[in-house]
Amino acid sequence: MAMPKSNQLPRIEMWEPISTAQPSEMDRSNTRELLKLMEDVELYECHEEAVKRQEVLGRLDQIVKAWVKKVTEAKGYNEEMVGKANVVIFTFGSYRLGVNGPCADIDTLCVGSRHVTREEDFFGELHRMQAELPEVQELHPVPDAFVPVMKFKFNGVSIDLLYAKLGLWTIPEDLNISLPSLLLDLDEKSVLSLNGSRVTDKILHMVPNVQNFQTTLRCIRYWSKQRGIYSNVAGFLGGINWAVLVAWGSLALQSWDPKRNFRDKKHLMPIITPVYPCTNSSYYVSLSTLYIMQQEFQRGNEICEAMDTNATGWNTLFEPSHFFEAYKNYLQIDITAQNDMKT
Ligand SMILES: Nc1ncnc2c1ncn2[C@@H]1O[C@H](COP(=O)(O)OP(=O)(O)OP(=O)(O)O)[C@@H](O)[C@H]1O
Ligand SMILES: [Mg+2]
Repeated sequence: MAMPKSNQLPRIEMWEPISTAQPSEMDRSNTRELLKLMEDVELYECHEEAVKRQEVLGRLDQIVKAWVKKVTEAKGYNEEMVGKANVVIFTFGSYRLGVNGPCADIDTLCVGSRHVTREEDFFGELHRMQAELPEVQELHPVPDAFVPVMKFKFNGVSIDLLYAKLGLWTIPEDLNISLPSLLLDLDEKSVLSLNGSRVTDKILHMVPNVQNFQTTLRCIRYWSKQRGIYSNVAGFLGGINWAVLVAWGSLALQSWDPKRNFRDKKHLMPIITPVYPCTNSSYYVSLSTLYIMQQEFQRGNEICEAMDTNATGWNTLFEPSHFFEAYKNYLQIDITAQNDMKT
């Protein structure tokens, strides 16, 4: 496969907006058509599904709160401590960003106090409690993952549950996980587990218009799935990468440092997460997946530019890629299931 030389592609400096002009009537009409198409292809979950997810989260919250009381009591703490023992559930990922489709998983984080451990209590007692619940199916603990996770379905809704153990003795219900001081003296896995929620909150906090951000991200996610370039594990870009790129791209380069770190220098398409510790979220991108994505960006750009001058419709942009279809058939897998996999 012939690779383009880097100087063959036009470079755009992203520190300033490309344009601050108001939308034209043509832009407004294109936006209306795009929103209609996004509804037609069912990118939005219906009201019943949204309510069901909220109920599942409410039930999960009750379960983990019962769990923390149980383990606190079992460890011999006094009544007052058992009474105060608490954990809080946060959501992150596409659900928290408000861009999840009808069948997407819910990424959740359970934050607990210093006496509640990941190994014994989370992957031990909570796992046992979950295994006995009739609402819980397909329970898979993955304690050895880079970010340890308990995967399960709760009344049919896929949940990824992480655990972070803070240095606090009690966890307030209104805990602010964005505070940098919370990271003091935490174990590495807790820092990694907190990172997803902190990143998601930061993105939502920093985008100037959340609704426009959500619509754009939903559209980009649909386009990249249709064109076969949505997958972190396959070396393309996944949910977090597209979210950072749509939000503001190349800000926040503090921690990732190609000058000081040899490994950082080798990254081909660094997309840096916005909270400390900043990491490159797209380390799987290879020369060949980068090339395929550059072709897709160019194709998308040409179609969007043509829409200003002739009747090319959104359907052309979202046409499924032949490469993607062939790839799917070859592997004989449901690619949407693969997209849900964690890195
Ligand atoms: N490579 C990564 N680097 C940093 N954070 C990551 C990475 N992969 C996942 N995360 C964190 O985990 C969250 C959930 O990841 P996930 O792959 O489920 O993406 P998502 O945005 O929820 O999209 P999807 O709808 O496909 O599940 C991300 O929003 C991000 O905060
Ligand atoms: Mg997710």
